[in-house]
Amino acid sequence: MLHTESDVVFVKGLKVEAVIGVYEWERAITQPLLIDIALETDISKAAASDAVNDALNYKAVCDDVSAWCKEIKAELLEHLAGQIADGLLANYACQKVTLSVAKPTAIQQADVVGVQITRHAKAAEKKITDNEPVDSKSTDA
Ligand SMILES: Nc1nc2c(c(=O)[nH]1)N=C([C@H](O)[C@@H](O)CO)CN2
Repeated sequence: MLHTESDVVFVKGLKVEAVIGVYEWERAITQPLLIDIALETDISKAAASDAVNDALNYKAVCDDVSAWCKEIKAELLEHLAGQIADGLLANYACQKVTLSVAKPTAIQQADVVGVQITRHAKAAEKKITDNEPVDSKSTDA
């Protein structure tokens, strides 16, 4: 079957306790992080087979992302989000990752603060480029 739609495997509200923050006092404690992840991937093989081995396994994603947050001990949410996106694109069969990393206890007057980023797999970018003429002048000849 021709796959033209974009499928998504997602995780919402993943809770991780990790060292995060720019201030000295923040380096000595852990704080809660709330993470949402959307992985654009083709789910048609898993949909047909009903086998978890054919699926982008969201349990593995949660385990990896939790471990990376604890290891990285980032100062900025921006750095942590970038590292998580790179790790997901390198380790999972997905074309695009959108994720948000939030600190629900950082600002007393706010419910939650954080960052959201979208990153594309290099191979997907290359494929798009490959379909374009390398030099528009040479195609006219
Ligand atoms: N854009 C950002 N601003 C701030 C961050 C951050 O990670 N990204 N971090 C802090 C402090 O660590 C803050 O959470 C302490 O309350 C401040 N601003």
